[in-house]
Amino acid sequence: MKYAVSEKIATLTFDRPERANALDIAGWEAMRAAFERADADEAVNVVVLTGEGKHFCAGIDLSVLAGLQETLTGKQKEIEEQLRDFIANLQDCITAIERCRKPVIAAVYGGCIGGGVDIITACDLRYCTTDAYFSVKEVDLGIVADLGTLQRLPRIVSPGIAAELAFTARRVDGKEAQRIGLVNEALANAKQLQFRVGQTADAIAAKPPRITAGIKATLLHQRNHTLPEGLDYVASYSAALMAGRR
Ligand SMILES: C/C=C/C(=O)SCCNC(=O)CCNC(=O)[C@H](O)C(C)(C)COP(=O)(O)OP(=O)(O)OC[C@H]1O[C@@H](n2cnc3c(N)ncnc32)[C@H](O)[C@@H]1OP(=O)(O)O
Repeated sequence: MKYAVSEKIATLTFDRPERANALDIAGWEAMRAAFERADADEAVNVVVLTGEGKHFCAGIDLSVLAGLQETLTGKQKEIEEQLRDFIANLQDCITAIERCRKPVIAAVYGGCIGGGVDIITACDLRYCTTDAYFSVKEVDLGIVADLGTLQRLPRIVSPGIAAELAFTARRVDGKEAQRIGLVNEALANAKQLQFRVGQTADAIAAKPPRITAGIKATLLHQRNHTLPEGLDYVASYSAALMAGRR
């Protein structure tokens, strides 16, 4: 994964275009490390996530799934535990995007498939080209999507649409992605996508990072809490900010 910083914007780029940016284990862990680095990097106020080549991300490297059986040892219960650890580790690589206190913008072109959708649903903002396409592909591989799409997608698009996409693996193009709210905007081509994402990143990068971190934390907090709990959380957060403790 490439990491570059300019004008307070970190650009994280999947760099395996010859495999459509499919992620092997090293790729997943490199993504987590890159978000941890951006979180700690004082020169960074906002992160853009994108990819090299034709596709944004073709999900998990299929050779990882094919080779998984060989890495498992022991009785059924032990195998189950190893599989659970394997899944939890990949989930954590994605949750690193939410742990990163800087707002994260996904810039999607070409295919965004399976694990690629898990990844973009953990980002704060999403933009794409009109010819981009998205597929919650796991059902076709005989697996329940288990890296976060089933939890995060229904909070971005409607629960009914999320269910349809997960049950059918149907491809959604950029225009539809905009219509259903999966992305903020679908742009006509890569150049316009880059321009629009740059504009948004610049606008966010110019804001005080303590405040954008507070907005991100509060938005993420409200997902799992009631309205009164959310108000309570933001009152404490805001008070700490105003008192100079954060
Ligand atoms: C827990 C998570 C689960 C998941 O993530 S489930 C989803 C898993 N991913 C997939 O099922 C996607 C499989 N790939 C495809 O459907 C297609 O590819 C694309 C639509 C992404 C791109 O199609 P095109 O533009 O025609 O390119 P190309 O020639 O098929 O791919 C370029 C090279 O990339 C390799 N590749 C693509 N996806 C993966 C992958 N997921 N794992 C490993 N390799 C992949 C291909 O094989 C090929 O390589 P070569 O030129 O040597 O044949």
